Amino acid sequence: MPLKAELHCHIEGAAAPELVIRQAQKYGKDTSPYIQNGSFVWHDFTSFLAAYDFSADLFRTEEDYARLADHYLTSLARDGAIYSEVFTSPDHATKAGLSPKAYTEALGEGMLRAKAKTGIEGRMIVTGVRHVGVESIEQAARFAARCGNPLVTGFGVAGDERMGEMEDYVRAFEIAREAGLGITIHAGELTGWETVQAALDHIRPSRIGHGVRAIENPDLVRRIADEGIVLECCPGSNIALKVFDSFADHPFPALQAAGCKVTLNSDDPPYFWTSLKREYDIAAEHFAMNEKALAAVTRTAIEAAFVDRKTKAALLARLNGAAR
Ligand SMILES: Nc1ncnc2[nH]cnc12
Ligand SMILES: [Zn+2]
Repeated sequence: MPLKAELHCHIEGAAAPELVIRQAQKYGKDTSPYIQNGSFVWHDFTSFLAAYDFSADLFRTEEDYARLADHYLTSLARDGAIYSEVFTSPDHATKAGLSPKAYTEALGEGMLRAKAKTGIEGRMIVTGVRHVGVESIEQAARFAARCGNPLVTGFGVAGDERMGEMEDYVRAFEIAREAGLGITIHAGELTGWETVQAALDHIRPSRIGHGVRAIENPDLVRRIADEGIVLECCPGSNIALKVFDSFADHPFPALQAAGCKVTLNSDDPPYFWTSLKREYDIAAEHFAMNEKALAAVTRTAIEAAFVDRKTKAALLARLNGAAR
């Protein structure tokens, strides 16, 4: 089994339906509009977000979040992952009644529990949500910059790309950059190559969440390759959300062939009927990647990780040891 690393997974979106049902029982909520036959139900990005927000609202206490992070990272480690970055969302926590600080510390506690059991190293990327608004995104950046949790190493923006403009988020990202946080932003998933270009022009991230629709503009693909921008690709998510019709139409191989740095990620695994392991399996089956090529993807992810140099070196040593 190839060693794996994940850079792009929304922690609220990693809650399995069984876990969400358990939380719903705890808080007396009916899951039937959003979970049927043990599977999340949605039919487009808007209804996906509705199911996502409903489920996120069922994680309300520190122990709920600690268990969620522990559960997810432990399952990742069992699938061969040695490193995990998760997107966290202070907006969702606040809505569920928990302060951003308590929420972040609880997730960190869950990550440390998973590490103690499995050795998996975890970090958090605090995210603002586009459809909540610019002010909340700046608030998330200010929180990320001053929270002082050593596991918070990045800042990002997710949510509905069809709302807002990249220019709107410049201030938030400047706050995060000044605090020394790694920078990533969702672009080129629901909207075309133009948002990827705008992200590079205005936000100057080292990584782009998705970014796959850059394929629509060869000059932009060349720029991504030349500037060494890392793409957090999530093929299973893209097919589930019908960004592309099939894996045969997915641009992962073309982007890689053009010299772009690509990684494999699960995004919101149970919503898209995937897992990090399945993403590696998809790459093997549909993108003709052998074990060596998959190990190279893991290496790209670790090299692009928002983690201190010493930890990065230890992770790379583990990967090199496994390759021998
Ligand atoms: N795939 C996705 N795109 C944008 N925002 C998200 N938030 C959770 N999942 C997301
Ligand atoms: Zn995402």
